[in-house]
Amino acid sequence: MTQNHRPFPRLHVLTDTRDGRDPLPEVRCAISTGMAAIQVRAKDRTDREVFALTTAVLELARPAGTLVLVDDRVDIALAAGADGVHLGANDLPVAAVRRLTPNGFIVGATVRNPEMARAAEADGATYLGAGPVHPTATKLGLPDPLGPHGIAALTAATALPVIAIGGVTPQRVSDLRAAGAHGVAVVTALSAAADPAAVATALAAALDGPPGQRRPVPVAQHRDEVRA
Ligand SMILES: Cc1ncc(COP(=O)(O)OP(=O)(O)O)c(N)n1
Ligand SMILES: Cc1ncsc1CCOP(=O)(O)O
Ligand SMILES: [Mg+2]
Repeated sequence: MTQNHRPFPRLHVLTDTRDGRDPLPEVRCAISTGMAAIQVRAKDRTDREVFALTTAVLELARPAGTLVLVDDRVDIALAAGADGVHLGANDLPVAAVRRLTPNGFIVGATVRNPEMARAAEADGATYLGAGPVHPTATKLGLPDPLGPHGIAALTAATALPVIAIGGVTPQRVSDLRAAGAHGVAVVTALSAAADPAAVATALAAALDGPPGQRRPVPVAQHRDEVRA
């Protein structure tokens, strides 16, 4: 684990490994913003491949002091020396992972309503991932989007940082921050972008500073715009 004295990251970039893609280019873009965390999410890879990807991400992230989290797998996170894990409904419970992991280990939990948020906080979560906040094609079978209103209900129920996920683009950040979200998590905003560096910069700019400030977002950041 790295000793990180920065505020908890507002921009969480999840790796997109679908169709054999190499996620390291967008990982580099995210790291270069200086305000991201990288979450290694690789549903289509073997344990050994996820471990290798986590190690590769850590090699890029460590010199910049960027936090690295692993989706689902506390064992891989610990084995690779990552900073934390993100847990969903089918993963080990937060309280069990707390017992397994050292002080300072980051434990994120997926929540979709205030009850889940309160339970995860009581169990020792470090932060909450809330979504989908907007429609997304990246993960199938999700419930209806929460929208900024759903995020506001969650943030009112917890003192933990809430990271909104699902269909997030730079243009959508302002409303999410106004709803109390600490930050956002993205997959395709970067992985499907024609210019991932520009999108990473735009996300970072939209997340920087106090909530409520509307900042200009100059480049095409949504995949629909990118493909149009
Ligand atoms: C920051 C963040 N929030 C939510 C999720 C979703 O996690 P999970 O419910 O475990 O679903 P999968 O990502 O495993 O499909 C997340 N990964 N990160
Ligand atoms: C894993 C996950 N959980 C809720 S939405 C989502 C996918 C988010 O991907 P994108 O940023 O491409 O909409
Ligand atoms: Mg997961």
